[in-house]
Amino acid sequence: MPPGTVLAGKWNGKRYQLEKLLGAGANGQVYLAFSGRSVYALKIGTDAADLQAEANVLASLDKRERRRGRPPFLLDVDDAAAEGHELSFYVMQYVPGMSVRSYLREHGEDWLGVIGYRLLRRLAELHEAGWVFGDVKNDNVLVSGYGRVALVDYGGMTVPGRSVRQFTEIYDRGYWGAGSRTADPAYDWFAVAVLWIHVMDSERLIRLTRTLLPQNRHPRELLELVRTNASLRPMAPWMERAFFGRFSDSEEACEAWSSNVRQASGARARADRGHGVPGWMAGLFVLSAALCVSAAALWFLS
Ligand SMILES: Nc1ncnc2c1ncn2[C@@H]1O[C@H](COP(=O)(O)OP(=O)(O)OP(=O)(O)O)[C@@H](O)[C@H]1O
Repeated sequence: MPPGTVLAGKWNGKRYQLEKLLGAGANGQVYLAFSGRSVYALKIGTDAADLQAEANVLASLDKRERRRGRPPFLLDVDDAAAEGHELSFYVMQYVPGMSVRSYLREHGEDWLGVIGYRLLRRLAELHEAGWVFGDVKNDNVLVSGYGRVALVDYGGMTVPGRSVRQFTEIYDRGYWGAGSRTADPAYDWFAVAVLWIHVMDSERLIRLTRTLLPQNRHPRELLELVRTNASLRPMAPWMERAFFGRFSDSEEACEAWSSNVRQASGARARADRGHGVPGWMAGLFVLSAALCVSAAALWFLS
């Protein structure tokens, strides 16, 4: 749709001017759109029934989250005529930000701890609300400001016990022979662990998917990538539990993440001190590390 196109909602009567394409995928296109002076994200579906199902999931999630005082994410659902045919769309809050990988490139790998924790917290909220997100991947985790995390694309949301329908192969537990495609919180933990490999070491991950015979796909191959990457290795204990679904629930996955991050930063501080760094500098480092840990703790709690 060219920028400037106006969609006039047939049933609810609201008009939206499309500003630019934010992203396109298998299920449709998402545009930045204006209605009056307000800015929104507007999704035009490839298939009206799939789009309706996605909107229904969002509506039911909004209903649950209203109790926590969250503003609704889904704002309008309608049809419009454009370019000579009818199309279906829904309108949601615009989530500013960039993908996790872009954020870490711009702001530094040290953000992994905070972003990882916040992502797990958001997933824990969804799990508690009775959903599995299903399609955790780099493009669907948007980060803004000081590591604020938001999920987009709720088309993969699945009720536990049902089969996840919308997923991305390299993030999929079934693809790696690590379990079924039946939705459970562990399905999301697994995808989070793959996300970090994809973000920090995408070349080796993609090469692995190209060279590994399907019968040899196994989570231990992913773990090997983690253990042989200097930035990921410190998080190997958490990753291993995520690959094998070894958390009792999502709360435990969050707690284990923050304790692994604390251990990793402690080990890094000790290693840096042991490398002939002058005492005063090491002291400063310890002080700044302590400040970072307290800042991170504040973020965790916010
Ligand atoms: N509410 C939003 N605010 C800002 N950007 C968004 C929003 N929703 C989606 N996007 C952007 O649009 C992209 C595509 O949207 P979405 O993932 O919903 O489409 P899709 O057809 O389901 O894609 P896929 O096939 O990758 O799952 C997202 O990756 C994200 O970058």
